[in-house]
Amino acid sequence: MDTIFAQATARGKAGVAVIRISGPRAHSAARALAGSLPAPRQAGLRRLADADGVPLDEALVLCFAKGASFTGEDVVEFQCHGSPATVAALLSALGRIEGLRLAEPGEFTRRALENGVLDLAQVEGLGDLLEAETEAQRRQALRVLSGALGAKVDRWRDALIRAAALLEATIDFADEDVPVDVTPEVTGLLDEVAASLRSEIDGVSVAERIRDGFEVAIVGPPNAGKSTLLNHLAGREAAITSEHAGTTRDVIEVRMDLDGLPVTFLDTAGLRESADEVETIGIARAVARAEAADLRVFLLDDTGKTQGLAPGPEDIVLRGKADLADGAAHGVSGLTGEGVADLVAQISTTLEGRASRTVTATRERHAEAMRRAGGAIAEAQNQLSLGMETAELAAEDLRRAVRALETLLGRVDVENLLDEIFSRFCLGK
Ligand SMILES: Nc1nc2c(c(=O)[nH]1)N(C=O)[C@@H](CNc1ccc(C(=O)N[C@@H](CCC(=O)O)C(=O)O)cc1)CN2
Ligand SMILES: Nc1nc2c(ncn2[C@@H]2O[C@H](COP(=O)(O)OP(=O)(O)OP(=O)(O)O)[C@@H](O)[C@H]2O)c(=O)[nH]1
Ligand SMILES: [Mg+2]
Repeated sequence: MDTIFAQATARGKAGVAVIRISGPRAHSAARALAGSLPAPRQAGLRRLADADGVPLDEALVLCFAKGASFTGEDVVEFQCHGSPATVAALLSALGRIEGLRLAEPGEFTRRALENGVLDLAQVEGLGDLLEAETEAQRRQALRVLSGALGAKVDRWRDALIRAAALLEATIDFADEDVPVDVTPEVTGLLDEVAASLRSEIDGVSVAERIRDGFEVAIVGPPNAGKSTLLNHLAGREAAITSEHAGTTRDVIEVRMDLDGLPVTFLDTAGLRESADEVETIGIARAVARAEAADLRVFLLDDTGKTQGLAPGPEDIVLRGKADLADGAAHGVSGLTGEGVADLVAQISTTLEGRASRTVTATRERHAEAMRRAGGAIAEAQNQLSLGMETAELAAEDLRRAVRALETLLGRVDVENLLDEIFSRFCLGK
């Protein structure tokens, strides 16, 4: 295995930069620059110099031993001065050491996966955590990185394997008197796993929203003040506004952090019957995007008409240009800011309600694997409803369900794992 190195912290101006080395030669390479190494996991201040004795930096050195590091390999970190020249000099000195090369993107994490320090879901969580911009994204990614999905998969797998073992025991005892009827316990285990899978699958779409952002469309008749409201929310002139009805044609998107939730506001063309070909295309786009959005804010003029697009139960319907209205109507003004805080609070409460459930599965890949597992469990349940003659087929379905769940974590050698766990149950002979 190669020994790799790279700058682990952001490039650019920084007080301190971290350079990581991982692989069998990490410690010897670090010794070549630092002279001696501190004990594992203890920081030590060292004068770093290249092979010719030219000073490179005065840095903190941190060593990790194989089996107790982020990658699972021998690791050394230099916490050096953050200037580009210092980092460049250190990287160049490392590059001249025999057997060392610059790491490829993601290579430290890939080694963590290969060495079993992280499972595949944790790697996905780490990727999300490194990209998290809002509080909800950060919390969700950290939960996945902590191995929450792996823990769930372990529980599901144990239940399925216990159910399969009970069925196997029945098969082995087929010619004799079966001591107990295992059907109620097996059915109980399978129902529980199936329900838990369904609940996780339901949560995936919310988790995806938290990762990719909720879409909130601002819709309504022309000239209602939609673009002015968007600009107020964005704090900049994101969309053109004018007194001419039909100003906005394309959908304008502005991404925001709304009380920790990632939200993309969509400003859309005013809805009306139009003879203008380009405006009609814009209106069709407005309708399509508004229908696909997670939430719609209807901004109405004094006619109060929603112009063909019907608000859903959670959608927000408001009078625009509230500063001109008589004050009785529930309204908002992008010009004066009146009612904007209430609107933002209402949007974030609505989305918060959807985002509040604690999910552990966060991607379509996870949903797909769980659906396959759920399908296999349903087939097993179906076999069992036909009686114990088909117990062997049901047990095979359950093994298929376990294999589907294992793909969540990227475990490959599933057969061996099953053998190991089956032998622990010691049922039957
Ligand atoms: N300086 C530094 N800070 C960092 C990292 C790093 O690599 N270096 N991390 C990098 O992402 C994160 C911390 N993550 C880490 C995860 C696991 C291990 C580790 O040594 N794991 C071993 C031993 C576990 C233990 O001692 O409890 C293991 O899992 O076997 C280290 C850092 C954030 N901060
Ligand atoms: N008094 C008042 N005028 C507003 C308000 N919001 C917008 N306006 C004005 O109303 C006109 C239309 O505003 P826009 O924001 O462009 O309206 P729109 O809903 O985006 O219109 P379309 O893009 O044509 O659908 C502009 O002249 C704005 O300055 C408001 O809250 N109060
Ligand atoms: Mg507009």
